[in-house]
Amino acid sequence: TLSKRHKFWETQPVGQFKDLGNPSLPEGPIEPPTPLSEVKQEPYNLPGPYEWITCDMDTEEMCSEVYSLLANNYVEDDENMFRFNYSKGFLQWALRPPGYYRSWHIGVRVKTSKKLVAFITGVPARIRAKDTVVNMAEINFLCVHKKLRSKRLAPVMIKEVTRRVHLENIWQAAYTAGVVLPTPISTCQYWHRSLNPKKLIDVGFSRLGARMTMSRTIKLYKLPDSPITPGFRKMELHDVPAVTRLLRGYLKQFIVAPDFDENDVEHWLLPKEDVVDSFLVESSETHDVTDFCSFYTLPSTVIGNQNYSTLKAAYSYYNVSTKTPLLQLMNDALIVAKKKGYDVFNALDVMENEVFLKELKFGPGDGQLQYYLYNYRLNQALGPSELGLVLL
Ligand SMILES: CCCCCCCCCCCCCC(=O)CSCCNC(=O)CCNC(=O)[C@H](O)C(C)(C)COP(=O)(O)OP(=O)(O)OC[C@H]1O[C@@H](n2cnc3c(N)ncnc32)[C@H](O)[C@@H]1OP(=O)(O)O
Ligand SMILES: CN(C)Cc1n[nH]c2ccc(-c3ccc(F)cc3OCCn3ccnc3)cc12
Repeated sequence: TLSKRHKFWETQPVGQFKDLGNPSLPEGPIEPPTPLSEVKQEPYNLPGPYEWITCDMDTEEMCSEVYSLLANNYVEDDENMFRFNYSKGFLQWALRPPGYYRSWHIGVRVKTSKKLVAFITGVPARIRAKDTVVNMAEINFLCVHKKLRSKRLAPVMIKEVTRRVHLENIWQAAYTAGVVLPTPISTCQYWHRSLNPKKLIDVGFSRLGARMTMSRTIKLYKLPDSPITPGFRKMELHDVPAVTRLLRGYLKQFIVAPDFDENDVEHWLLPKEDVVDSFLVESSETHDVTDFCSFYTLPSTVIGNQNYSTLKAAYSYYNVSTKTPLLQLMNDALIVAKKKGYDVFNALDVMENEVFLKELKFGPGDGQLQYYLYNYRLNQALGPSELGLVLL
C-alpha cells in the first residue's frame, strides 16, 4: 500500500496513506461542502462509444439487465470459483430504501447496442460516526463488464456518482470492498459456518478436514431441527417499534453504526422471502422483545461445476442479545437457515460476532472486507468490534 500509486484515489478527499502517522489532523469532514451552484451540472465525459443511463429498477427490463450484468461480472472470490449472484428482488430491496434517489442508480451502456456494460449505485443512509450523525450515501454494486476492465472507467463512475450525490447536498459516503484502497477505517475478517458440508466439499468451497471422513464431517455440523429458545419467532410488522428501540439501544456502543428509525427498520429488517429473514425473542410473561437476529440471502454462482450451479448463502446482518445468550440466539439462526436449505452461513467479525464465531464452528474465510468513509476522517482505525455497520 505504501509503495502502490493510487493515481485516482490520491486526488480524492479520503484518508491518504501518507497521513497515517499524522494524528493531529482534525476528525470529521475532509473538505467542506461546495455551494450547490458550483457543483458540476452536467455528467462526466465517457469514452466515445458509451453513454450514461439512469437505471429505473422499478421496470422489469432494466432490473433484469442490471441483474445479468452483476451475475456475470460482479465480485468473485480470490480463486474465481464463486461469483455473487444477487437476485432481482434483492437488488430492488437494496436500492430502494426510504428516501432513495433514482438518479443514484447509474448505468453505462453502449450507444449503438444499448448493452449495459457498467453500473454503480448509492442509497441514502444516516450513519453515526462517534457522536455525530451524518447524512451519507452508501455506495455499492460498482461493476465494469469483464471486457472493459483496466480502462480507468471505475474512476469516472465514482466521480459521476459523487457528483449526483453532491447535487442532493450530501458530502460523505460509506462503502466496503475486498481490496485495500486509501484508507480503510476498519479491516474485517469474514467467517463461514457449514450447513451442508457435503455440497460445500463437492463444489470446492471447503475441504475434508485431515483425519476426517465425510460422515464424521456431516455429524460435526449437524443441527437440531428447530430453534431451542422459547418465544423465538419471525419478526412481523407490528414488531417494528420494539425492534427499533432494541436495535437503537444496542448500536449505541459502536463507534460507527447506522442511525436507524422505524421506517429504516421496516424496510431493512422486516422479513422478505429470499431477501432478508429476521427473528426475535418475545418474553411469554412480559411480551417484551428481548433479542433479535437477522440474515440476508445472497447466493453465489458456482463457476464451472458439473453437479451444482449455485451456493445458497445466508449472511449475518444485525443481531441483538439482551436476555438470550448471543451464542444460543445465533445457534437458533443457524438452525432456521439450515431448515430453509442454506448451504453456508457467513458472518463478519464485526460487532460482537467474535463471541460466537469459533464456538459455533465457523471457519475463517480466505480474505478480508475493508470499510471506508469518503470525505470523513477518523484519526484511528477501528477494530471490527467497534463497527456496527453491515453493507450488502
Ligand atoms: C460524497 C459521495 C461520494 C460517493 C463515492 C464514494 C467512493 C465510492 C468508491 C466505490 C466503492 C464501490 C463499493 C462496491 O461496489 C463494493 S466493492 C465491489 C467492487 N466491484 C467488483 O469487485 C466487481 C468486479 N470488478 C469490477 O467490476 C472492476 O474491477 C471494478 C469496477 C471494481 C474496477 O474497475 P477496473 O476496470 O478493474 O479498474 P479501472 O476502471 O481501470 O480503475 C482502476 C482504479 O479503480 C480503483 N478501484 C478498483 N476497485 C475498486 C473498488 N472496489 N472500489 C473503489 N475503487 C476501486 C483502483 O484502485 C484504481 O484506482 P487507483 O489508480 O487510484 O488505485
Ligand atoms: C459487502 N458488499 C460490498 C459485497 C462485497 N464486495 N466485495 C466483497 C468481498 C467480500 C465479501 C464478503 C463479505 C462477508 C462474507 F462473509 C464473505 C464475503 O466474501 C466471501 C468471498 N467471496 C467474494 C465473492 N464471493 C465470495 C463481500 C464483498
